[in-house]
Amino acid sequence: MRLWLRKRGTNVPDDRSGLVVAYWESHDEHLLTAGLGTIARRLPSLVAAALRLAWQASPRDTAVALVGNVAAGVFTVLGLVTTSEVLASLFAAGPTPDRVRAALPSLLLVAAATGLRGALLAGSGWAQARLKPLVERLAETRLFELTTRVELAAFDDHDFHNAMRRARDSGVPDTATVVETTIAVLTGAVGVLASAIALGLLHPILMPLLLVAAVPAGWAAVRMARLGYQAFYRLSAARRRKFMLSDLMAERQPAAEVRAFTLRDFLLGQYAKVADLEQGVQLDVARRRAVIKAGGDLMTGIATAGVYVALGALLAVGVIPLSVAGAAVLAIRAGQGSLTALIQTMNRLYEAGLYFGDYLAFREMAQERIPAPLSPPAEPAPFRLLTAENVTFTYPGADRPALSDVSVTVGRGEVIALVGENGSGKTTLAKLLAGLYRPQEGTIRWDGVDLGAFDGEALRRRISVIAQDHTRWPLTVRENIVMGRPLEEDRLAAASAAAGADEVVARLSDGYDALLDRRFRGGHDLSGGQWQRIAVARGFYRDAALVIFDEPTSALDARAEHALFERIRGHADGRTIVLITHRLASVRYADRIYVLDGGAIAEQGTHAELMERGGMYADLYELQASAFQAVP
Ligand SMILES: Nc1ncnc2c1ncn2[C@@H]1O[C@H](COP(=O)(O)OP(=O)(O)OP(=O)(O)O)[C@@H](O)[C@H]1O
Repeated sequence: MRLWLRKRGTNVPDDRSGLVVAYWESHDEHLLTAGLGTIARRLPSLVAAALRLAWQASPRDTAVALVGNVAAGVFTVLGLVTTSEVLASLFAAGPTPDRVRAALPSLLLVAAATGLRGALLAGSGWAQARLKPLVERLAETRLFELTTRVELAAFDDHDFHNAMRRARDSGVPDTATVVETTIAVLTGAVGVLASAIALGLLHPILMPLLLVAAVPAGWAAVRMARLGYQAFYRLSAARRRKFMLSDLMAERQPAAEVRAFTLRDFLLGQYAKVADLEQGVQLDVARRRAVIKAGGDLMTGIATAGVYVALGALLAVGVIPLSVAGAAVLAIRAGQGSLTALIQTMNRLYEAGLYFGDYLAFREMAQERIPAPLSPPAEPAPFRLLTAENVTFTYPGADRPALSDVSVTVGRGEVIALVGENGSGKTTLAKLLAGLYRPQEGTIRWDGVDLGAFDGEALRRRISVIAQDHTRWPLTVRENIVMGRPLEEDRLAAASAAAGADEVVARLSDGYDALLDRRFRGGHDLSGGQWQRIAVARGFYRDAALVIFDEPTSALDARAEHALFERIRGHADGRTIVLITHRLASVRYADRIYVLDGGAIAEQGTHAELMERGGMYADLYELQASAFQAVP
């Protein structure tokens, strides 16, 4: 049974019915209806894929787990068959001490078989325990190797995004479950087979009795599993609401508003409603489970009675001796247990297998979305000219292009400004220039070479992007600025000073070692402007020829903003700058200003040229300037 509270995340709209299906619930409906036949048909391919992965994670542990289980089955057969010999000696005629003495060799054999079986199962269990974290790690590493390489546009694609969430949240943990349950299914199958072989060796006529005895228990196991899915399915909407409410009541971010708007009683009331519903369903399931269990036990009792009657009849007509009948009872009991376990684990394997299938499918999907550079990829040299030529770009799933037929030129050492109203396409153009997105039409050229020809990583080492929605990395200040590059203390100090981050560091008791995440003990949090200074320092730290600043001062105070623009105006130590900002006073000194409007270049030129032209830029500039004029 799936862990009830494991899955959480965003929801995706289903078809036109308007229903909303959470991405992790995509298989729940199918699980309700899949019969044992479907399950059995799908299992071989699942088992093969799981074992392949386990083998790649650790051939030795996989071999030990498998061989240990099969060998344990051999000793089960030996133990059961030898038991009949023990019983034959004990039930023979003669004085009791003689009978016990006669039974001793077989008894020792039974003890040895049981001991060896236990040792093999323990060894196999140990190998399985080692295998689990190895498989999880391998599955996760392979996933993250892909998610960090796929083109950025894939993250804007709903289908890709949902497939990725499913693979990450369900696929990875279920990969280990598939391996684990594959071995458990094997254990169950070996157990059933061992009992059947033991019965066959005792007397072929006994084999059908195993079936009679095991069917009711198997039926109950299937029904119970199905009931679990039904309850899970019925509760899916309630569960999602509960996740949402628990985040609202116990997360740091909404905590202030929960208090400011006195939302406590409202949220607790909502929670109580959902919890009541969940409790009702759980009690209903518990009642129905009890009924099924009682029914299963009753039928097992009747079947067991039938088996005893049959054994009695076989004894009466002399087909089998008493010792064989005694050993048969033990074999049938063992077989019953193994079959129940087998059916339960088959169900679990099938369920986990569906999510494992998602994981494999996502890996294939992601592989196709890794940009392929030329072979061998070109190495970008420090550029002289970066150009966008008639570039058109539409975000995945969007119905209108974010950029249409845009051409810009960025010369080495220039400061280029992109301005325009919200949504005009400035950030999109900057991301295209940085090679983060690829245009559907037109070309971005780095000294005449299409950006697509370069190795993505090598290209991005030449470009530094300080994004508008920069990430607040939950790392130390130093790591936030150095960000995986080799540490150079002088460069760190210079980048911090340039961004005003040195003032932030000076206020922190741990300085550069301060951890910027309050969720950890001793962690710090920063104000929006302080975070922005850290982000700008990160941009300066990289030894990049081109620095793209996207709204670098939106959260800065007036002094910090002035200092940063002064630095940019001085070409930031000889680098090429692409600056996006709404503060038009700060772009007056740019070598060239591009004004975007509705995804197209509306105007371009220096500040003086654009003011003289009296178009959109001049209007916006005068509007901003008028706000600063003295009011009498
Ligand atoms: N990831 C995305 N997926 C789909 N559409 C997007 C995405 N990002 C931006 N857009 C759309 O593309 C257009 C251009 O957005 P962009 O972020 O480039 O504008 P901008 O000029 O930088 O705006 P702002 O001044 O508000 O930062 C907008 O219509 C926006 O809604």
